[in-house]
Amino acid sequence: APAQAVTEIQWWHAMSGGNNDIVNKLAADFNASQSDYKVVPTFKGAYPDTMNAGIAAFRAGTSPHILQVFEVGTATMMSAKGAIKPVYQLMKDAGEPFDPNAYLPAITGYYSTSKGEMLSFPFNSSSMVMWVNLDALKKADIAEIPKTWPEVFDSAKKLKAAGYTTCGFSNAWATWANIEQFSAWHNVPIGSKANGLDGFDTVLQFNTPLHVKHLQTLTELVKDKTYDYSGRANASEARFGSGECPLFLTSSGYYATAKSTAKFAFTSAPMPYYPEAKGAPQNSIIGGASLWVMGGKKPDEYKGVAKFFAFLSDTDRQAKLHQESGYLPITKAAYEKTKASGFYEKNPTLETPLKELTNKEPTENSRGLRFGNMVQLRDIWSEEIEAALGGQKTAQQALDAAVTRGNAMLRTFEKTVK
Ligand SMILES: O=P(O)(O)OC[C@H](O)CO
Repeated sequence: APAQAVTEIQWWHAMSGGNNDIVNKLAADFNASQSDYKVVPTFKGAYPDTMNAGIAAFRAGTSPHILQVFEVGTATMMSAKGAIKPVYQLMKDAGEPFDPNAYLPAITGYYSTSKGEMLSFPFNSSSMVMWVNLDALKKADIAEIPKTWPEVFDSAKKLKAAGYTTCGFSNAWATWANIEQFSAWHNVPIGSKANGLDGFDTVLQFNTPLHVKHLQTLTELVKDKTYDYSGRANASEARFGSGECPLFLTSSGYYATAKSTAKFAFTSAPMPYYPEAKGAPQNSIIGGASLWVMGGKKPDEYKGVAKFFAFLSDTDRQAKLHQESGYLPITKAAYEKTKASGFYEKNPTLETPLKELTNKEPTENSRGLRFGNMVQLRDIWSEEIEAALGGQKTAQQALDAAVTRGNAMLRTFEKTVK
């Protein structure tokens, strides 16, 4: 009998560096594990580019089956009725085993409706950590990894004096670091209604004295490069791996690239905090991305997608993915298995984001966030941060403008979903 045709599943993603290799390997392993479906991964550029490409393709009727969308695109995808096939529905239709309780609640909460229906598949969740060049600390005679922001500023000055002249400390993801994670970690709101999780009629509030103080300090430290700016996304993460910036806040998922590029001893530490902020550190929130299934595909293709998601959820595969990439274990079983194996004693670097996420019981300020038009909001917020760092505005003026301009954008989004 003639061999049955293989059904292709297109997967558009935004993973570069070490994580690109991991994505290609996952697809290859799935393809080798069965002969009915072939997952074809395609790198579509950074997160915002991949998301835009997916939306444009949907409008043109040429969308992929699976689209990787960063966490800040969640509200936009959720409200794109018809463009997406909810994951809980997909798994049910395909008859694939699927238990939403198997996944870590801090992650699924992000991608589920208030009724607990999981809309997208949590693939690569991260949190933000501070990457630390241990050789550099030694060189600058710094005995302990700095824990608070004042300690970071102090260490960065010593590092600069020890030869790290162009960058004492830095961060990727300008707003993720200085607004989103900063707020959760200090238990102050980004916006009302639990940062939008409880309703799209949320109002931004991140121009508090603590936020202003932090940005104001950065505007002073940037002048002599004790702090140096590294852009809106993560293209400059390599500044840590190259040895240029010895203290660098970015995703835990930077691990896969760090371990293949850094020629020095390094580790990750929790994000710094201001000791005077009551209750800090609180808990961090997740970042990274999830896999959205696009609407309008054939039943057989959906069956293949569901099989691929079941494949991805396998405990051993999840544990390995976590241990190699630095992204979080998505399932409880994968986390337990990694812990029980003694992995974290040997690799404390990989447990930092999990410790941050579970540091305290989340509050209204630290459950997560869901703002419409968030991709555009981030651009506005980054623009204002850049204006402050460039000396065109005071920190207060910049954050006031970020809030006002952002609120206007939120009201526009509210109208489109009503
Ligand atoms: O580098 P990632 O994949 O952990 O993503 C970081 C941010 O959450 C992106 O919005």
